[in-house]
Amino acid sequence: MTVQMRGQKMLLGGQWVGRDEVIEVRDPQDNSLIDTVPAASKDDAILCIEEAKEGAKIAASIPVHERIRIIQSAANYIEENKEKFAYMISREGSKTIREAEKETARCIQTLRISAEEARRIQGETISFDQMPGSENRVGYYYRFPIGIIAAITPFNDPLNLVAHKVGPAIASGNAIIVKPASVTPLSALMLAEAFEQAGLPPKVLSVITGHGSEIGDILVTHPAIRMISFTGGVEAGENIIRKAGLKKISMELGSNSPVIVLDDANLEDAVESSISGAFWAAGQNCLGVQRIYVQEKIWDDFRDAFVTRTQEYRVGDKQLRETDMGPLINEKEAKRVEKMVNEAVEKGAVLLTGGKRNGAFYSPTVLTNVPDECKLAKEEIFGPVVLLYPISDLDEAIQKANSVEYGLQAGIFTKDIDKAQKAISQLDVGGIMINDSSDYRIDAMPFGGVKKSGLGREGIKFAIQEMTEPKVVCFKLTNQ
Ligand SMILES: NC(=O)c1ccc[n+]([C@@H]2O[C@H](COP(=O)([O-])OP(=O)(O)OC[C@H]3O[C@@H](n4cnc5c(N)ncnc54)[C@H](O)[C@@H]3O)[C@@H](O)[C@H]2O)c1
Ligand SMILES: O=C[C@H](O)CS(=O)(=O)O
Repeated sequence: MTVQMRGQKMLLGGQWVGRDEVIEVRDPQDNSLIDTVPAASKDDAILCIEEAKEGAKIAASIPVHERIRIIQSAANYIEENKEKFAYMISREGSKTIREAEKETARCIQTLRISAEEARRIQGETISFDQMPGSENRVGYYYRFPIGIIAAITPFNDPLNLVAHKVGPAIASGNAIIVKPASVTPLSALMLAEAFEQAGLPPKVLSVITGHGSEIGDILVTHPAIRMISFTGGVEAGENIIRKAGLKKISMELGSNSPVIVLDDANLEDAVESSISGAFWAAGQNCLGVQRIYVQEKIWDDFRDAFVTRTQEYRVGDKQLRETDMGPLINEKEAKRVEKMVNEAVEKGAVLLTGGKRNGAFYSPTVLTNVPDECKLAKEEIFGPVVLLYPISDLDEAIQKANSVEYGLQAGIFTKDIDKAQKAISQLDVGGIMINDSSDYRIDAMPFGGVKKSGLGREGIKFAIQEMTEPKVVCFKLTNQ
């Protein structure tokens, strides 16, 4: 079965429907039109939720073995059509074709793990007789699905980050309504097609396309929505939380990730890992390396090697296999990054390489001497820009790494296990990678941050915990 390059229709209440008003999906590289998707109305969103009420009952009634089969079948479908899925990720988003192929492989992995975790949603027996007077009681708790989940997803990983919500939702017997980023909806629609081909009953999964805050507001505020699973920027996340009311919330937000390189580090590893972590997806990566703190003894060697490797990074046509980095998601975002860099240079930052924009393309850029008060230093850049800082020791590095309002993941390069342990205990983040950059993740691990980087954890098993609730069952035995 060959996948359609789904567009022009969205999946509402088990039906693929079009609308007269559409949103154009364009390739950020050349602004060419890829397809259009319906611009859902508020009434569409309300209808979708109404249909999802039935979908929730259907989802909960699907036996676990059938959930496993459906999810595995969807993964197989994506694997059989992986070239088309990778092409769409690359076409509608910023990723090169090689980056898109890796995201497609991760999506398949995310779904396969989801299928496995479907069989592990367990409860426990409870020893009620630990309480005097309850000697005649036995029981347990089990986990049940919460109902309808609204999943609002970002542009930068248009397939795998949708799978990180859809896979766990279906595995745990929930209905889910996905509202993908309006600039990259096509990969999400293709994922829905994979589940349709896999035999997922109608109304369990919907994908509604439209303008973010307009449709999002309906999903966020409707009382039938029992959980909001949001991945995106802090501003939108805070807006959602203000409006959501009494609902379960999962927030995977932004970051400004630090890497520490101590003088006993493997320099080549530290450079290569940080280069990849900095410029993957043109820096539009929540785990992207943004700040690198380098111990003074190796500062010159690291800085020179890092700048050299940055200058070797090939920027160009996303569809060419030799390309290392494509454009940002649009020219507006490239101009935003350019403005942040120029502000820092005006305040005394030293531009070591890069700093050039061509439409939506922004060259891989490295600066040092960036003043702490600059947006470049404090905020999430979400672009191909890295700040280098010399530090005297680990204490200084930890203090500076913790000095921003984000805390998703960090990396440290050192052979000293005591120093690694100190970083583990003192860095205020959701994950720390020893001898890797901040940009390391497997889809099974708990994923999320502290401070303004988010609330809760994804990573399939952890998402399933958020998407289910425990129910206690207690039997009072009367003939004891
Ligand atoms: N922590 C993570 O796992 C993770 C992963 C990827 C991206 N991100 C973050 O996402 C951001 C980049 O993605 P983006 O530009 O698509 O983010 P965004 O916040 O602009 O949009 C994310 C999603 O929210 C929708 N949205 C926007 N405003 C909304 C509102 N008021 N109500 C409801 N929905 C709304 C958008 O349409 C989109 O679908 C970065 O900050 C990045 O760090 C985080
Ligand atoms: O952009 C943030 C992503 O969640 C990181 S990853 O692509 O899942 O590793």
